[in-house]
Amino acid sequence: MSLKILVVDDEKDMLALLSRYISEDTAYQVQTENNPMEALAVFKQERFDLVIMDLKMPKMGGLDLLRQIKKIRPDTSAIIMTAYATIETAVEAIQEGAYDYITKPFRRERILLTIDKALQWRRMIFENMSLREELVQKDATRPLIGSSNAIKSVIQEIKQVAPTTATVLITGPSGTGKELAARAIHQFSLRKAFPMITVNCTAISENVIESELFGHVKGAFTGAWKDKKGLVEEADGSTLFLDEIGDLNLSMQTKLLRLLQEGEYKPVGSTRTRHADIRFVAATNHDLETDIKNGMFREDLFYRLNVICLHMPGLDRRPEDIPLLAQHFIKKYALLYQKDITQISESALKHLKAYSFSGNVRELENLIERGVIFCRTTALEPEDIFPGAGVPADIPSSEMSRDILEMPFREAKEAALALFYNQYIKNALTHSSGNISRAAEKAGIQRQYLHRLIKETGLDAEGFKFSS
Ligand SMILES: Nc1ncnc2c1ncn2[C@@H]1O[C@H](COP(=O)(O)OP(=O)(O)OP(=O)(O)O)[C@@H](O)[C@H]1O
Repeated sequence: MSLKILVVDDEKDMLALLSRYISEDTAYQVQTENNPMEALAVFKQERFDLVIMDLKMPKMGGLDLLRQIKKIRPDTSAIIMTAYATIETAVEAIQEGAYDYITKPFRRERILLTIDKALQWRRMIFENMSLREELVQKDATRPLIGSSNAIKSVIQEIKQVAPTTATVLITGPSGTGKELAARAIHQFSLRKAFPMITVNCTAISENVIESELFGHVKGAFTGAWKDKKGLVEEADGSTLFLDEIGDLNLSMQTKLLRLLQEGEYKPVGSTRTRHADIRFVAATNHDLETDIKNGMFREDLFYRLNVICLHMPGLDRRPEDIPLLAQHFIKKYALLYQKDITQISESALKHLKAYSFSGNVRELENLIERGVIFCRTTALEPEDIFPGAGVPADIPSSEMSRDILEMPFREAKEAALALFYNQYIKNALTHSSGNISRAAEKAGIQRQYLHRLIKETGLDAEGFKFSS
């Protein structure tokens, strides 16, 4: 089936010209529209692979049209045409999701080349998306990687406890695989036919967590215009994974205790008690016993959760797992980024083993992903893994690495951003001694946003506690 292109411009001559170029020189199907509103209506009805649009049009400008199109089908490729070659326009168009922009007047070969590239990009996005889905699926069922005695005994314990209905509390520093362990417990359990429901207790704000968990009835509060099912109801018959349980406030802890003890809960605004048959798995990187002493965590809830405790050790306790994990992530990201990388050099491994991973396996995974993006050969070298600032990569570089500057634009942007996040956050946490609220205030961003960034970067704020 040939690919379809929609061209939108208020100048009819331009439409005729582009239509002629495309139909004479390519096998793509082309359709034209001189009214952006009508173009949008057509786009809603039909699937197009690429939309080429003029920037300045009456009724609706090209950037607005682009935004609407990306909202409807984000994987559509787009090219903006403009008579004004300003860098701001180009940046804005690219930020809104356009593949490229082209200035009028353009040569026939130039526009045809841009069209080909935009369509190739779309195909690549498509392939990457299905690859990503495949990888996510595999991640969900894949056992924990590692050959150390520590990880072997965790796997053994998981296999033993999984088929029971016992509540499991998974402890350990950030990025050690607690969520992966929870998935494995569910996967080896008798409930695996149903999806495991995950609640991230940090990510949900305090005022919505109750209704997220227990649901609400119509009229319970302003905006509750119909009944809403909570995650507890969705987890009925399956496993409920309470991630970062140490972040739950005391009043929610009390409600959760009731659910754990009696299997009972009440949706917000309801007087009727409901029942749910749930297997609970919880995880935390807090020291809950200290939290109990400080009055931050209910002791009775702790004992309810801690029927079976699985501890995920930090990477510093099992450095012998680093080579196997590194190899595993190389395979994963080489496949994702379609690169022919199969190995890691002895020297790179030596540096990794000597590196202090405050973010544990997640940080190792991020470093390898970055390495795969940078690598130009078939084996990862230390400079690929720690680009920009030499090895190890803790010293901020004042100049952007040559490697980045020589990459294709999109890869370079991704690599530079990853480097920026990592170094900015490390610096902020070092100065705040690991205090996230203070670091966020100084950076002028919300605490929750910084928390998310820290997690995505694979760092662990705890590791910065005594750093300054
Ligand atoms: N043993 C392992 N084998 C393979 N991948 C792992 C392993 N441990 C962790 N990972 C990977 O590291 C990343 C972090 O793991 P996960 O989210 O399970 O950690 P966590 O302990 O729950 O972190 P946090 O406390 O920050 O929520 C994930 O991408 C996961 O797939």
